[in-house]
Amino acid sequence: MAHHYAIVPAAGSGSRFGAEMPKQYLSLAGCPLIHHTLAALCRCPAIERVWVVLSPGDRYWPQYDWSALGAKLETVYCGGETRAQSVANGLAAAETAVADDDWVLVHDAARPCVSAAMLDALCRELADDAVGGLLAAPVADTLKRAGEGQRVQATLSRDGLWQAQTPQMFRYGVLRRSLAAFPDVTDEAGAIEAAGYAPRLVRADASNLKVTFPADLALAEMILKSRREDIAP
Ligand SMILES: Nc1ccn([C@@H]2O[C@H](COP(=O)(O)OP(=O)(O)OP(=O)(O)O)[C@@H](O)[C@H]2O)c(=O)n1
Ligand SMILES: C[C@](O)(CO)[C@H](O)COP(=O)(O)O
Repeated sequence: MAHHYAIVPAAGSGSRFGAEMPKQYLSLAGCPLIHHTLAALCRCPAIERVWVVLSPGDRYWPQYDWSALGAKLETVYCGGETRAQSVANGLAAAETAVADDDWVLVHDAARPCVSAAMLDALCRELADDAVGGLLAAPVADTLKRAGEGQRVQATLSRDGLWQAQTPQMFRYGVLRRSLAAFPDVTDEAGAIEAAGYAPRLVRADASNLKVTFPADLALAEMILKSRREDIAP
């Protein structure tokens, strides 16, 4: 029976958010944003261990008590210059515990609102999949390409377009080899695609947002409070 493990890239600086600290440590519904993210993964019965990948110079992590998250959590200070490098380094840190055919769920620290139902759907729908896949949501708005002076240059068809989210779930060995071969990707699925595979899109929704800009934090708080069970202990 294949096991499930999680890797959480959490070594970013949050430059687009523009806060005085990395956005993963900003207060959200009474505790650091990343606490909610890690709590959702640690609460998932299918996930056996969670590696959080921090920047080697992260001075914020030691300031908090993470004990409520339990024994599944492993902390590694091996974040890289890019998200892909952080993920690759996290996979390397987990190599003695994870077998080639085990499933790895890579989830952004900046997505605190992932629900138990979404995690269950991802693991269930991909359980027997030959490739793996990712949570995603169909594009709902009309898309415009900006030109000079932030003027509309073109309207793009949204037919068949989905917004990629995380977790992205692939077999450990294939994922490590694909990221090593194709490191210049913005998500794990991109490396898997470059290796010639077609990941499956598992439908989620906009509530699994990535906190990127300041306005996203209030949205995340509203989402968590509307669900109650996802508010970390
Ligand atoms: N070198 C990096 C860059 C990003 N991340 C992580 O990847 C996730 C998604 O990236 P993003 O939302 O872009 O976070 P930041 O890189 O921090 O934001 P920005 O691009 O605005 O600087 C975040 O949880 C972030 O911590 C990482 O582990 N290592
Ligand atoms: C992985 C991801 O969240 C899928 O949408 C996205 O690619 C992360 O991008 P970022 O620029 O690192 O936030």
